[in-house]
Amino acid sequence: MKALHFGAGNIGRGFIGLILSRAGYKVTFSDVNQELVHALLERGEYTVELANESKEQETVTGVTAIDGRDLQKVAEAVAETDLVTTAVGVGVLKHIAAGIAKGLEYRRHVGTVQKPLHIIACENAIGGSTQLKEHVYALLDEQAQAYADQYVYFPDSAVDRIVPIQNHADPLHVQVEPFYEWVVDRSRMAPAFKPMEGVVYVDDLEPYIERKLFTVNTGHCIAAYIGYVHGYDTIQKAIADEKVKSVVYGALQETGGVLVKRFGFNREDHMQYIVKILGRFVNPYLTDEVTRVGRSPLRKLSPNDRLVRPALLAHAEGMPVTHLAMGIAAACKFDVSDDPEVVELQSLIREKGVASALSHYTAMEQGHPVLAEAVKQYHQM
Ligand SMILES: NC(=O)c1ccc[n+]([C@@H]2O[C@H](COP(=O)([O-])OP(=O)(O)OC[C@H]3O[C@@H](n4cnc5c(N)ncnc54)[C@H](O)[C@@H]3O)[C@@H](O)[C@H]2O)c1
Ligand SMILES: O=P(O)(O)OC[C@@H](O)[C@@H](O)[C@H](O)[C@H](O)CO
Repeated sequence: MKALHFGAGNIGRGFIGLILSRAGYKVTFSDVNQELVHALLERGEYTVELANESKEQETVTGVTAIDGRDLQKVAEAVAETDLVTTAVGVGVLKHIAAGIAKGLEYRRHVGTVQKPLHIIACENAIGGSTQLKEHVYALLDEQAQAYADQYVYFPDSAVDRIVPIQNHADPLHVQVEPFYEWVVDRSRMAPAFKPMEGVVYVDDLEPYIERKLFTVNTGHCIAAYIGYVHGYDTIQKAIADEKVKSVVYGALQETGGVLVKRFGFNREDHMQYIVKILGRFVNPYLTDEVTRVGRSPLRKLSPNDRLVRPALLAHAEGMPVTHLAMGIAAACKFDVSDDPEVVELQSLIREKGVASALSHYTAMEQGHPVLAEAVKQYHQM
């Protein structure tokens, strides 16, 4: 069995590639980073190390790579594979769509591959695979779309494993937290799909993706943004400060209220889930930089993402949003120079003011109470 995985980065090697390989897939990584591609091609294996006391290592073998810039090679790999996965960043999905679309054309014309293909985006977003499907379909003509309707499935998924920026001398070595969870929407898969060890299949992904995004990722980015405001460079140092931790905890109570109401979770169980997540953030064997966790603030401030969506849902229910508003405010203080989204956000704040910038990126009216609260918090920070 062959799997083509887009993105040989941290989560690609440290989580998805590992699970695919354990399940018996021969994994081909497609990446635009030539250092990674060459190293994978040359060695055909890499090491995953657990961030815990045991520092247990596992070698992922039998892997290879292709240059993600080579449309022809990507399309051929899509044509030959049994499964496609991605971990490139949700904003990059549009850039990999052309290779997938061309590969689907090849599959359509080669009679031997008239069989189902699953394409699973493993990104931190609601409906990642659905977004990828839209990008791919925009490049297919009517006949190709009809073929894809029959043979190609885009189940959404939720993935959870903290994999920080790696500082190892070996560019392929990847250190990961021990915990992982990969949940896939079974209702959007071929009826006769073969389940894979290490993946949880569910009929309704919404509670899983929202619980993950609005707990792990909401808490994480607020730790990064508030931590940055307090001068910390890692999540571990930030969370060790009670001032930061209390804002993160407060925000997770706010998102928790929404999640419990929306999905009928048991409140006690959800509180335990929050405690478990906070425990993962302080893992002393990991060093996770606030620049990584806070990266792409425009994406994180977008209406459907981890800050604004739960804040709007909470507000609509008459629930408090003070800590989420502090997170939104702190995102506007996050001024690290090498992130293009930070540069854009800071430039709009300088030009038009924080209220106008926030309104632009969050799609909230300037007079919206959540936005007004965030602006108030911004000026107090
Ligand atoms: N790191 C984590 O803790 C974690 C956990 C869960 C989910 N995620 C999600 O996984 C995705 C990847 O995150 P990451 O931390 O691994 O980032 P990363 O930057 O380490 O990896 C992304 C990889 O994609 C590659 N890439 C970029 N453009 C490409 C293209 N056109 N074709 C092929 N490859 C391309 C990059 O070169 C890079 O190697 C993101 O959506 C992230 O939100 C990350
Ligand atoms: O990858 P992002 O930029 O969406 O979010 C940064 C981190 O919060 C994220 O990568 C977490 O480490 C991960 O989602 C844990 O499962």
